Order: sequence, then C-alpha cells, then structure tokens
Amino acid sequence: MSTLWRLLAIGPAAPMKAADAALGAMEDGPMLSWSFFEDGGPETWRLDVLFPGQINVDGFLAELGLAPGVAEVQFAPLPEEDWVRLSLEGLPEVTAGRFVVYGEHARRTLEPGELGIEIEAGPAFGTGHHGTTKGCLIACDRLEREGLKVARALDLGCGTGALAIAATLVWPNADVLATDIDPEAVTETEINTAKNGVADRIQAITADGFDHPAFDGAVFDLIFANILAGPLQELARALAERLAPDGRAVLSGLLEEQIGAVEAAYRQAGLKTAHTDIIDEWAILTLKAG
Ligand SMILES: C[S@@+](CC[C@H](N)C(=O)[O-])C[C@H]1O[C@@H](n2cnc3c(N)ncnc32)[C@H](O)[C@@H]1O
Repeated sequence: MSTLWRLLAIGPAAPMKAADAALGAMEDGPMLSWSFFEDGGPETWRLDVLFPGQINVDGFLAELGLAPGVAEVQFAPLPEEDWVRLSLEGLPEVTAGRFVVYGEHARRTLEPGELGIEIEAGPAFGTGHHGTTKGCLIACDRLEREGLKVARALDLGCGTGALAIAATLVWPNADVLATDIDPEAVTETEINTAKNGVADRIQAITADGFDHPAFDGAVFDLIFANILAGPLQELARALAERLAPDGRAVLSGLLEEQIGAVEAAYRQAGLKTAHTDIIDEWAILTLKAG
C-alpha cells in the first residue's frame, strides 16, 4: 500500500531538483509519482510524493546540496483524498502538438486536426500539465509527422497512460504495451484507455523496468520512458536492446543539467540523441540507433 507524503520546504532550494533529491533520500522503496506546488513564491514550495516508505530529511537536504538548518523542511503524511481533490480542481486543457489533453470538466468539441485525450487528474502522474508529459507528447507528434512507422510501442512508466493513448491516436495500427511499477497507475491506465476507446490496443501490466515475461523477445518501434534520470541510466542497456533498429526512444524525467549523464549511458548502449526538447527545465531526449 502506498502512502502520500508531503514535503514542505522553505529555503534556497530549486524546486525542480527536489524530486531527484527526494528519490535519493528515500529509505524504502521507489518514489511512484510527485507533483510540485509553489506556495507564495519560488522559495516556498510543496512537493507531494507517493511512495511506500520513509524519507530521511537530512539526507534530502544533503541531496539538494543544503546543510541542515539552511532550509526549513516539514515531512508529513498527506490525506489521499485531499491530494486527489486538489489535483482535480479546475485543471485547464493542455495542448501539445496535435494532442489536447483534458479532464471531463473541460471536454469540448475538437477542431479539425486536434486529437483529444481525456484524462482525469488522480493518483497517477500524467495529465499533460507537467513539462515531461507535454514534451513526450510533442515528440510523439513530431515523430509521426517525420514518417516514423510504429507497429509496436512501449510506454514504460505509463502513469495515467496518456503517452500510450497518444501513440494509438497517431499510429492507428499500433499496439502498445503500457507498464508501471505502481499497480494503481496500471489501473488508472486501464480506466483511461477504456474511456478513450483504445483499451483493445493497449495492454497494461505492472512491471519494474523490463523485469516481466511480456518483454521476452519483444522489440518496439517506439519506447517512451518518462521516469527519473537515475532509473533511466540504469535501464539504458535493457532499453536499447528492445528498440527496433529504425526505432526511436523518447526519454524524459531528467533535468537539463542531467542530459550529459543520461546521454553518456545511452551512447554506451548504442543510442544517440536525434532531438532535444526543453520544457520548464525538463529535458526530453529523442534517441535513435547510431
Ligand atoms: C513521471 S511519471 C510518467 C507518467 C506518464 N508516462 C507521463 O509521461 O506523464 C513516471 C511513472 O513511472 C513509474 N515508474 C518509476 N520507476 C519505474 C520503473 N522502474 N519501472 C516502471 N515504472 C516506473 C512511476 O510509478 C510513474 O507512474
């Protein structure tokens, strides 16, 4: 059972670095998802994280490069219903390339050329509002326009399933495998694929990285992996082995300053960067063989 925790930090830490710092300071289990809220200015922010263990607050500060006492940090369990309700309140639609991502409250008639993805904000990450999801959707749109052919796609760390759904919309013959380490995210993906009428095209499974029989002998023309920089580096070789020779991998969850380390891991695994997008300090790398 996962618990939602809230880190409230006041001090000279860059909020965007905090997800990675929290990951490093976790004592048990992986972080499953996170979201930021600025509370009264860039130096006061909340990080709501979903994970099954405890966090070491001094370790968190050290990961951020701050001495204990420099920043005020509170760490408390967060009532799940509050977080979900806050997330649901008045989220506007998001446009990313041809994709428009919206909740039921913002449903509207789509313009010609727009592709709608209906996602309700909830316990899983991926409403399109975060720069990483948005950037992956933009990359997906661009890859189809560039002529990439996709028969089989993978959305590793699918969260809400937004990227898996997007792939089925631009490649009408593609089948998609959507995986997440968090069973709750897999359930959310199943709900969203059904709501968007593509459940028969997307298989959603719980898996940690590539550790699942569904990957035996599997090769994908397109792989999305919007997870954090550390896990991306750890998965480099396994991911490269499952990418078709003319395929593309779209990686995100890394900050601009982490591009070098992630690219180095993937270069060693035989992939090079074909395109880099930066959205809100987050990097989105499109990789190909070479
Ligand atoms: C940033 S969210 C991305 C969600 C969605 N794909 C998007 O782009 O909005 C990262 C997701 O990866 C999952 N995740 C983290 N580590 C993972 C791993 N080792 N294997 C599979 N999923 C993982 C998390 O549970 C979370 O749902």
